Amino acid sequence: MEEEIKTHNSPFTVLVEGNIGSGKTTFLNYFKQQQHQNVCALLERVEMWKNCGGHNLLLYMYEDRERWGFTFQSYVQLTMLKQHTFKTNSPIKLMESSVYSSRYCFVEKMISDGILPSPSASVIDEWFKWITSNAFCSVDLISEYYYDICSFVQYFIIVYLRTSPEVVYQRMRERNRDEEKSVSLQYLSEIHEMYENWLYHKTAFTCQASVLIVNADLDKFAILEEYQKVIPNIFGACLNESSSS
Ligand SMILES: Nc1ncnc2c1ncn2[C@@H]1O[C@H](COP(=O)(O)OP(=O)(O)OP(=O)(O)O)[C@@H](O)[C@H]1O
Ligand SMILES: Nc1nc(=O)c2ncn([C@H]3C[C@H](O)[C@@H](CO)O3)c2[nH]1
Repeated sequence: MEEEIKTHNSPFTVLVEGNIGSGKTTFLNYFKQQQHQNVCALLERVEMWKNCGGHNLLLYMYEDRERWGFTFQSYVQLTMLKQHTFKTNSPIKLMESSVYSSRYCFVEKMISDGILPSPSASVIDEWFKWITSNAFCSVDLISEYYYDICSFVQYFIIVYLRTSPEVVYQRMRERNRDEEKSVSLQYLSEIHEMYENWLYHKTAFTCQASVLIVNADLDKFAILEEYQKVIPNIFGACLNESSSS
């Protein structure tokens, strides 16, 4: 199986999505601990959002979403694009969040809350559309570290860590991230609805990827069984994809 997987010419991407505190980082670390040598796990670049040229954009955004929303979302989109195009020899790339959840959940929420002015939303959206649909391959973009844009548009599946707002609120409070002190249960509930409409009810935005749903309300021990259930889907999909290419 490993040999077959290794013939994969570009990584099969698995996007791990879920509300704040749903357990995305924990899920990726589980795979790291499992030493899945075929998996390149890329965590959300929160440390970059907390220090962009010395500015804690995550804090700024939570303190004043109207003033810093566009700035923060622009930078999130750049850091996500870097993750999407990060070059790896591993046949499977496991990514925490994506340009999709950023656009479809957080940016969409800012737009519906009327705190992201239309011109700013249009700029974010134009970048998003260019990134996710453009087959543009410029040699300038190809480097030893990043794929060109066209290799970004590839097969992927989404693992949706589905949680209840009350559960993630409790976890977020216990984790006690300084920047999130102002995050309310109401906000988490509203972000939850954005994920639900995108990945569960599928009433918002077309979701081409297949979505694997994990009951991420389960505690740290019970959830391991849920993680085990997902492994064949990830490796299985990767095997099918490589044999068909
Ligand atoms: N299944 C679980 N049961 C109980 N606690 C959990 C579980 N999964 C994660 N946690 C805890 O909840 C908190 C959030 O987990 P984690 O950081 O993995 O979530 P996340 O989705 O990456 O969060 P964020 O999107 O805010 O970065 C952490 O303190 C973690 O230890
Ligand atoms: N506004 C906004 N837009 C995003 O694209 C986005 N992605 C993540 N986050 C917030 C959630 C956690 O607090 C913290 C870590 O996930 O960052 C975001 N906030």
